[in-house]
Amino acid sequence: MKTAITAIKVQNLSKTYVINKQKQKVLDNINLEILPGEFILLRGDNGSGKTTLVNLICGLQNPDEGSIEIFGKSPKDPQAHLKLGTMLQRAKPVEGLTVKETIRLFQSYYPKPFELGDTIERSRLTGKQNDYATSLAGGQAQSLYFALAIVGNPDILILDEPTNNLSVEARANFWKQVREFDRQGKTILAISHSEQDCDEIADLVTRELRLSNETGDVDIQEFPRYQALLNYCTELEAAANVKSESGLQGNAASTAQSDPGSFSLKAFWGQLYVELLQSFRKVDTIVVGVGLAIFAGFSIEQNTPDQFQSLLAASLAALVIFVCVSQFGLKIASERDRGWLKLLRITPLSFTTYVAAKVGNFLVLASLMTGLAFVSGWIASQFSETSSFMWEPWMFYLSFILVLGVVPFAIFSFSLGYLFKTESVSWALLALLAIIAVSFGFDISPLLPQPWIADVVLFLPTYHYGQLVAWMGEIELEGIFRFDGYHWIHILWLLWWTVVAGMFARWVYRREQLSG
Ligand SMILES: Nc1ncnc2c1ncn2[C@@H]1O[C@H](COP(=O)(O)OP(=O)(O)OP(=O)(O)O)[C@@H](O)[C@H]1O
Repeated sequence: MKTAITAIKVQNLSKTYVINKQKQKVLDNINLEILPGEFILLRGDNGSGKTTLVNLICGLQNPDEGSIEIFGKSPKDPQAHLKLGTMLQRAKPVEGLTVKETIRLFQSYYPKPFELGDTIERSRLTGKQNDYATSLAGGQAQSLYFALAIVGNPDILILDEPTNNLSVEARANFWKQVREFDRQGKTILAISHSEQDCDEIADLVTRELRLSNETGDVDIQEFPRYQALLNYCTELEAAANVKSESGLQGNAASTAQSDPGSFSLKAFWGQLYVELLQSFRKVDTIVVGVGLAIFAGFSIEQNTPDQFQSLLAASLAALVIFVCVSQFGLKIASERDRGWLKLLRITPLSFTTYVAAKVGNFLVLASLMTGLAFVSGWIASQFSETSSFMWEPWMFYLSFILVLGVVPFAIFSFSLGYLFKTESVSWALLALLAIIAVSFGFDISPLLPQPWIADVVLFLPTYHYGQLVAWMGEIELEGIFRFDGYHWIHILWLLWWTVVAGMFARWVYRREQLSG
């Protein structure tokens, strides 16, 4: 007996890896139809391909052959992500956020999430909600991952070795919560090596899948609950057919959900809020960014107004690029290393919303730094008899250029974080510091084997950004750096860079999805 109603449909699925320079078929022609409300226990020896199957179902990897559908949608379709809640094996929580803030962030990704209190209670994190997520003990961290998996009220719960690190009591509690989900008719796919777990959930399991290490094949064992569920689904399907034939089918438009693949304002605010929280909780950002901005402002006392204007504009431009890029690139690289980005990709958070929130964070930081520099310049002038600081229009224009001109760097550093590991991004940032210095007039031609290499700088966005700053800030650094008069070329060049950086970031983001 077969039914067309399926939660997860896997057809002729194969996946091959190159392991030790040899091709190895981890999954070979797997066929499987999981009914809504099923409880599947996925077992197999280490390396038999269980996590690979989960990654494929979540759309984190692409199959070599075959297809997967989540309620009729491809796992890459954002609509499918609304249905999935997943606990991954190797994902660590993000730094600088408490348990409550982390759960709130995930709430913002979904249209109808569970209440915060409800989620905390279900995942047994009461009393821990104000602790930093990274400070949780192993078992509590597992509870947080469980909270993140369920907060979107998903129809399908995927649990990859969820009871690792849990005490006997915590393990029993965990399965109690899962039991509650099972009662609500959710589809559950759980991986476990533990005999204790298998005993605990024996009465829930509808089918046990055992992946073979040698053949990449799957052995399926059915339990009585499966037959009952299959009968129920078949009856449901027959009733639905009668309904549609008699024209009683509901209006499809009324049940259609908004497309989570597009920009979501709710997710944008949620993401922007935590980005800002994380930035302000990073001591190095506060010390370097705020400290240097204030220092630049206070330099008015030692300079004439013209010198002050030039120095302030040049130092702020370099500072804004460096602090923002380091914040961005290093943060993404670290989130990627922790497996956090993988967890995000299973949610309905779209690329556009994610990047927009990151750029928003960037703009707020840059605005604060420029604002602080001017305010501290004004404060310094109040205590000085010689200084003649006055609020003038160039300050507004300069701030505008400083803040908006930095957007292509924000998007570019997003890609850096995706391409390199944390240590490599640090090296890339040092290189960036050198490029900024050269773009702002530091003469390196005596060090170069060919003098024309110095001209490459004319093609770099840092040079054009510097020129726009020189234009607005009226920079006149004697024989070093001054505006060349071609403001349109610099504006167009930066716009072009923004488009290129955006396309590059999108490619890097997608490439990461494919490599899993
Ligand atoms: N991205 C990858 N590139 C190359 N080989 C991989 C990759 N991911 C997994 N493998 C290999 O594929 C095989 C299956 O891995 P997978 O993690 O799916 O197994 P598993 O059944 O979940 O194992 P465990 O029980 O230890 O978690 C292993 O030999 C693993 O080393």
